Amino acid sequence: MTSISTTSASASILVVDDEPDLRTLYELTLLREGYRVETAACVQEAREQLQSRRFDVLISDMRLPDGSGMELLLELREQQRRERCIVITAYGSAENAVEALRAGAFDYLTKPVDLRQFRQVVASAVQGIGAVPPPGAAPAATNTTNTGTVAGGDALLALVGSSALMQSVKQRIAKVAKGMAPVLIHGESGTGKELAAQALHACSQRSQGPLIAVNCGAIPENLLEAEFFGARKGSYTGATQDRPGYFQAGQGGTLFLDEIGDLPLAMQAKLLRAIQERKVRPLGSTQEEAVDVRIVSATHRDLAADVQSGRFRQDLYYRLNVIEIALPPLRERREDLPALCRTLLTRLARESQMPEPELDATSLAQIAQLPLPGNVRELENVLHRAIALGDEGPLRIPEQALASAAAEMATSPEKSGTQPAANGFTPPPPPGVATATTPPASLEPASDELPDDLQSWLDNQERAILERALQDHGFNRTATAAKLGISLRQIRYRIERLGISLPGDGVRGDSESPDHDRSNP
Ligand SMILES: Nc1ncnc2c1ncn2[C@@H]1O[C@H](COP(=O)(O)OP(=O)(O)OP(=O)(O)O)[C@@H](O)[C@H]1O
Repeated sequence: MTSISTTSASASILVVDDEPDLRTLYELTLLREGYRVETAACVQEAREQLQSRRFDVLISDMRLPDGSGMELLLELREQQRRERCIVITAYGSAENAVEALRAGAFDYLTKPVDLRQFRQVVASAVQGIGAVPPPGAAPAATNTTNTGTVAGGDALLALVGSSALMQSVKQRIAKVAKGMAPVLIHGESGTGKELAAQALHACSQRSQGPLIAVNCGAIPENLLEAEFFGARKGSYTGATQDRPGYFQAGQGGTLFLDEIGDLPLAMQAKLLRAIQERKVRPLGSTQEEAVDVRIVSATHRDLAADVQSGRFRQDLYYRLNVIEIALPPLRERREDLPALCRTLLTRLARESQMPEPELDATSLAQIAQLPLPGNVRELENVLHRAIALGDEGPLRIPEQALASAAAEMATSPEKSGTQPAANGFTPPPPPGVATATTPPASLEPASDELPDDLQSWLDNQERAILERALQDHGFNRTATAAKLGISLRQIRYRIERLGISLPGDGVRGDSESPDHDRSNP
């Protein structure tokens, strides 16, 4: 930590603004923080300074008499210079701010500039300069003392897969990790969106700060505001003491908003305001608090379509989607299956304290037959069941799972994703596997007789439907709920009410992540 503050204090900064008063104000503020500061009044002067020497940070007003701060930003990017750029935009010009972030600005400030925020943003820009691994870099094999680098490399390695698609995802993560631009991670359920968010945080200069993960779909609507922004004692029934919200808990770190598409419209408006103003007002408080968090969000939904249909605010979408990272489904990267299986098996065996079964050619061939629409999470569940239920010897996939896979392939081969992969990993169809399944007994057409007990008859129907849907979706509750058109909360409630047990219950705990605040100790 000492080395970071030494670097920060001696960082060199070029300030570009045509208003002498503002220029002096910024300069004095920065000098007081211990930085080395140069100033310029226009684009031309800034260019001259940049030609003669290198800086750590460039702070530039967007509108200058002979051009724009954007020009300087683009020139620095073109020349692949190291300066991190902070642009200052006019109040309300969201387009400029988003455009600058997309062009590679580290962060932006809005006029009138709040000096506390100014100091915070600059501190964040100079922090860890040179500490972030370059795109695609392997984890540090040297005994570096920079924990940020090692953690970042490790986090990228945790995202298993060396297919071209995954390599480009990892390169993008390493590239965009630095900076404050909001990132929207998009991908089907179980593709590793949360792991990607963890890697983004670990590779960023905020890695020493907290990573707060929030499942937006799992928080009761009436608690959203208090959970996000905090609450003062007595502000609602049950608030017996002041409570910080996610924004406060994430100070100096990253706020990961999972399932952002599930946020109700009213809360979307409040979130937008918090992001724009970088201030939040806890419930029951008259004071706003400045917050310094980087926003990373994720969704399996088509948010652009939700914007079209009015389910999601366009302005918030625009703010969150400054940088997009798309996680490919497993069916588009089947060549990653062997490596994924090895990593997952090692972890699952360790967690359930069982011997790690060998993965031989037959095991891999069996796994390759599974369509895995629930992606890596489903693969994890399949392997977990196979470990829990298997005998000694190499890993074998239970017959039932193979039969369902064959049935699925028979009905929708185009969706199964079991076409041969580039490395020829996909095996021939399984011998002796039925090509159609019989529906569970409880789903057989009902007889004409009226039930004696309507409630238990309905419960049985509901249980059978849920069990079948869960099975079809690799026991992924999020995907099952989406298929059945109910919310995650509802499916949890129903599973509990009907006493449906999921694979892993009572063996090792649920392989799905808890609902929210996953990184909060
Ligand atoms: N590339 C990967 N390498 C290793 N494990 C992975 C990978 N992708 C996903 N996993 C594992 O699969 C499980 C699901 O991943 P994760 O929770 O990140 O997915 P998700 O896309 O956020 O899912 P959901 O949309 O359902 O929340 C986790 O246990 C995670 O560790």
